[in-house]
Amino acid sequence: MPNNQDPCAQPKLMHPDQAIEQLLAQVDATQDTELVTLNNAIDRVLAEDLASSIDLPPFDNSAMDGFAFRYVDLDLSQDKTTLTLIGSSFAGHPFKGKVQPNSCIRIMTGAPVPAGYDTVQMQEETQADGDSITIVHPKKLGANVRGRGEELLAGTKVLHRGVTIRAAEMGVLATIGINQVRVTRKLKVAFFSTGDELRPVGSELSPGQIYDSNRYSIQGLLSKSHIEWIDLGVITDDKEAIRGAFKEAASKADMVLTSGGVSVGDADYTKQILSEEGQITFWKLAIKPGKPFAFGKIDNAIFCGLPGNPVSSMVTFYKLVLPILNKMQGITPKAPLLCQATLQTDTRKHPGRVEYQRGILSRNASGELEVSITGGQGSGMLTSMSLANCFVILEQFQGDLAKGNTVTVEPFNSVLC
Ligand SMILES: Nc1nc2c(c(=O)[nH]1)N[C@H]1C(S)=C(S)[C@@H](COP(=O)(O)OP(=O)(O)OC[C@H]3O[C@@H](n4cnc5c(N)ncnc54)[C@H](O)[C@@H]3O)O[C@H]1N2
Ligand code: MOO
Repeated sequence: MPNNQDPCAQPKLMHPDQAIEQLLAQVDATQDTELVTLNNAIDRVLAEDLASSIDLPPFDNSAMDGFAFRYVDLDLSQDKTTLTLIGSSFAGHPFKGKVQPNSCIRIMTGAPVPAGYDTVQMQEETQADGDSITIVHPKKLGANVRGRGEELLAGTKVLHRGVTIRAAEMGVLATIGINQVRVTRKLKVAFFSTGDELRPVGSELSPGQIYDSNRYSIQGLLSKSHIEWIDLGVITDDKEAIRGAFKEAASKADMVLTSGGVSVGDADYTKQILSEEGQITFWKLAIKPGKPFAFGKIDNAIFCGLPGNPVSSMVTFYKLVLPILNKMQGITPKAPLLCQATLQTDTRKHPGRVEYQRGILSRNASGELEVSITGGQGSGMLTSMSLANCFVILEQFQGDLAKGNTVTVEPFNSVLC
């Protein structure tokens, strides 16, 4: 092994991209769906394609406050034409009269443009003298009219199955008159930490003990992923306690998630219990942080075992568990939006594993993207995550990188932000 090789990068580590593919092949999307009212649809995953039953907009309407008229009535040999005011159209109160030659009506933004009129001029380009309205000619026929169906026609698919309903989709659903939607069932994840050194926050630490932070970062990640969670606490290194926790978690949730005890040796009970009660595979991934990862099944639940190191547990959740949960919820996968930025710090990197270093991405005064590494990058240094707004992805066989090099950056998505 060359001197600068990552000491943890044993041969045959699996590239994370290959691991994600293999893990995803082992989980299925839930087929359970439910109807929710629009008020309760935010962040839920649409379980059906939805078409609009109406044209959008549903009628010709004005884009401006002004006057509607027939373009044919304009005397185009002049700059302006004077027309006679015969009525008005307000939003919610259409013009009920009869369109006549050389006439116009007062019209407000969003109000129906009556059949017969075809063009609107904004108020600021007109002069009123009693019922005589002089109109500075607009550039073209149809100016300032939002035509029926110009956004989409009835029958067009508007939202697709697998979409997460955000604020914009809430509005789109309301626009097409839908007040309840079929969504996939919310998933439940039960999680616990393992490790005799772990103490819950609020208790005193004895020598050799640390506070359990992973349960809180995991709780945050699950909440931001819109997953229901059950916190089963810290389970001590006791075979029957671990068995009990696994059985309870699997009976209550779609996924059992643990942190700790997945590197060599430590996971004896987890391994033994899961091979008695279910199945488990220990993965060694070419990713830093997050090399050891466990995956399996217990009863009807999927099991994911995150490494105990706090940054490793967050990174493996983000890179491996989140795509699994997304697939289980029926979310259409989306590739992360990567960008290139200039490195602002000399960066240490051993060839051997893909590294997800934590960075701060910003724009300099010239508008170019720059990224700095957030100090120490140890797998236990959670402040490196909390200071960051992105991952700096350093490829598997990359070595040290000097300031000024261009690197690939993955801005944190909504689950990490
Ligand atoms: N001989 C080897 N040792 C280790 C290897 C290896 O390949 N060979 N891999 C290293 C890597 S990489 C990682 S990552 C860790 C993962 O270890 P475990 O998943 O077995 O985790 P633990 O040993 O239980 O804990 C590691 C570390 O994290 C702290 N920890 C654990 N749980 C929590 C928690 N809930 N909150 C806060 N901190 C936690 C724990 O105290 C340890 O310091 O293994 C390396 N070792
Ligand atoms: O790669 Mo482990 O995940 O050092 O922290």
